[in-house]
This record gives sequence, C-alpha cells and structure tokens, in this order.
Amino acid sequence: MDGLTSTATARPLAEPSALDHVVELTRSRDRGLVEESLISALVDLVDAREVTIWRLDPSGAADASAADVAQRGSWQRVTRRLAQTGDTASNPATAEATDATDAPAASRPEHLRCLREQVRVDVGQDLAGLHHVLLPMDSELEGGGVIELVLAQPIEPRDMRVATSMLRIHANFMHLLDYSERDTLTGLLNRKSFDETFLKATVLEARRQFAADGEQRRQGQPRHPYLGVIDVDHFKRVNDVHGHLIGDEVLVLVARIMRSALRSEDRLYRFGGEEFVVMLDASDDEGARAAFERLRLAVAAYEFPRAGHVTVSVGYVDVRPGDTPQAAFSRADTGVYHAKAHGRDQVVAYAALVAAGTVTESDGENDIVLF
Ligand SMILES: Nc1nc2c(ncn2[C@@H]2O[C@H](COP(=O)(O)OP(=O)(O)OP(=O)(O)O)[C@@H](O)[C@H]2O)c(=O)[nH]1
Repeated sequence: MDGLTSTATARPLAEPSALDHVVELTRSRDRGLVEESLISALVDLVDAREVTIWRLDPSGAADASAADVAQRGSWQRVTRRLAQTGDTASNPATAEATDATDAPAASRPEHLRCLREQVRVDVGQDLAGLHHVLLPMDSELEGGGVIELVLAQPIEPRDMRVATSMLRIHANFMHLLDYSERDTLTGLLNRKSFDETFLKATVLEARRQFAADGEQRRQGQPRHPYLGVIDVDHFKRVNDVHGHLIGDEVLVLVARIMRSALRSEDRLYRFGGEEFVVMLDASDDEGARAAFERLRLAVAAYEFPRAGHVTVSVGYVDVRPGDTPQAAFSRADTGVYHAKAHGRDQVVAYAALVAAGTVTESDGENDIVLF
C-alpha cells in the first residue's frame, strides 16, 4: 500500500493529454472560455506557434449574399494565442497591440474559401518560413469561423487528425449549448441565458465605476450597459388576419432585421411571444437611443412578404451596478408601456419618463403616476 502511494506521488507531472483538454473544453458554458480552451488544446497538441480564431462580420446586411459579404464584410480576429508567451488575447483591444485585428473579407481569399467550402486550406509559408494552415469552424454556429494554425513544420497527418477531432468536439459542445440557450423559432438567445449575461454586465459596470476616477477616465469615454425591451405592435392582429404561421414568419424576420441592425457584440434575446430584449454598451443615453432608433427604423422600413408593414415599440434603461435582471427589465418595460399608450412605433427612455415626472422611483420599484 505504501509502495503504491509513493509510486503515485513520485510520478512526474505529465503534459496535459488530449483527454485532459477535452475535459477542460467542456467544463464551462462561457463561450469565450470554451474558445480559449480550444486554442490552448491546439497549441499543446499540434505544437502550434500561434493559433488565431477569425470570424467573418457580414457588416450589417440581414440578407447579404455571399458576394455582398465578400465585398463589404470584414475578418475580425477574435482570439489569438502565441505559444512562446502563452499570451491569450480574446479581447480585440488587447490583441491590437500586436497587429491589425480586422481585414476586409476579400483581402483573405483563402480564409473565405475555408469557411465557405468548409475545407482545410494550406496557405503555405510566410516570410519567416512558418507554415499557415486554415481549418473551418462549424458554419452552422453563430460563432462559425476559421482557425489559423502557425507551425514551424508542415503539419503531420496525425496532428491534423487530432486538430480536426478537437474542432468536432468543440462544434458538438457548442450545438449542445445552443440547444439549451436558444429560442427554437428565431434562433436568438432565450430568456434562460439572459440572466447570466446580465449579471456579468453589472459586475463589469461596478468595476468600471470603481475605476472611473483613475485610468478609465484618462482612456476616453467609458461605455455602459443598456437594456432595451422591444415589443411588436398589434401582433395579435397579424395572427388574426394572416394566421399563426405568417405570425411566426414575421417574428423570424423581425429577429433577423434587428440582429442585422445591431453590432456583433450586442446581445439579442427573444423572451417569448412578440417580446425581445437587447443588451448593448453605449457611451451615454443618446448613443443608446441612436442604436434603438436604428433598430426601430429598420423594422418599420421592411416590407414583410404577407403582413406588409410591422412596427415595434421600444423602452430602454441604463443598467446599474447591483441591478437585478427583473428590476432593469421592469424599468425598460415601463418605457414600452408608455410607447404603446402614445401611438406605438417609438423609442422611450425610462430616464426621460423619470425626468419628466411621468414615473417615480421608490425603493427600486416603478410607480406609474401619470400618462
Ligand atoms: N404566431 C405567434 N403568435 C404568438 C406567439 N407567441 C405569442 N403570440 C401571440 O402574440 C399576440 C400578442 O398580443 P397582445 O399581447 O395582445 O399584443 P399586441 O396585439 O401586439 O398589441 P400591442 O402590444 O398593444 O401593440 C397574442 O395573440 C399571442 O397569441 C408565437 O410564438 N407565434
């Protein structure tokens, strides 16, 4: 027994195995952490000098064709890790220190081919003699993209099999996450995943405010989280006149239009029925209003195939440190209530209602006093 114990403790610490990396990859539900685990696995298992995840930002168009994306879209470098330093930069602002974080889509034709055709592309050697290999990430996922491996030697067939297996495990895990976190009709994030994001936003905001007297103020305008509630106007009428199937089609299209009117880092949720929620960062109230107005106008301008024109009412609010999802939602919803009572198809800031004395705040609860 003693012998066994001493053998176990004397064993030298082994390099993490492929199985260890699989365990690590599937440990967290945070997509950023999952991605960092995938990159660590690739750096270790295929001995890559550098691993980068690239994503194609279609640049706004909801129904952009492949040609449009190639013309107007851009490659965004989301996460990158250098093997020598062990440095992971999942924040573009951090990565920017080393070199450009985005590039026009057409400037990287090999990356486009890898993503579109879902095939491995050997780019060849760069000026430093390093080999670049591109592997596709599942294009069905919101996070579909391209992984770029930089290696000192051409990749061995065995390492290639390991890398593609890790990517398949990553894709399967992301599909499982999607299944539990997404609304089945629109494909948007669902209410369940909202609380987690909201909590993160409030913690970050508290830290930001804490640091506001120092470094942050010198670095320019800090951004704050805002929450918007969006409700489709007279949606019951759409169902009554055209039937539920057309009603569903309107919801899917509204989701798509709003998604394309928002920036890629903004989070859009369907809370059920014809109600949607957006979490976004803006430098001030006016910046947030501009984003929500853009979204409202995009829906109002769209000609729906059967239902014609559809509008939305929006209420929004700044998220405060210590806020609960319910409290912030309820304040923004007061804005929606006001918009519905005043003609619909408009954006209402909760702060403006308070400033005008239309609503009062007492102990975090909203009392509507006047309409
Ligand atoms: N087609 C479809 N209809 C839904 C879905 N979920 C909820 N609804 C319907 O959405 C309608 C919402 O109606 P109301 O809450 O009265 O609101 P509204 O008609 O949009 O009126 P306002 O909000 O005052 O502008 C109801 O008829 C619901 O049955 C869904 O997933 N698909």
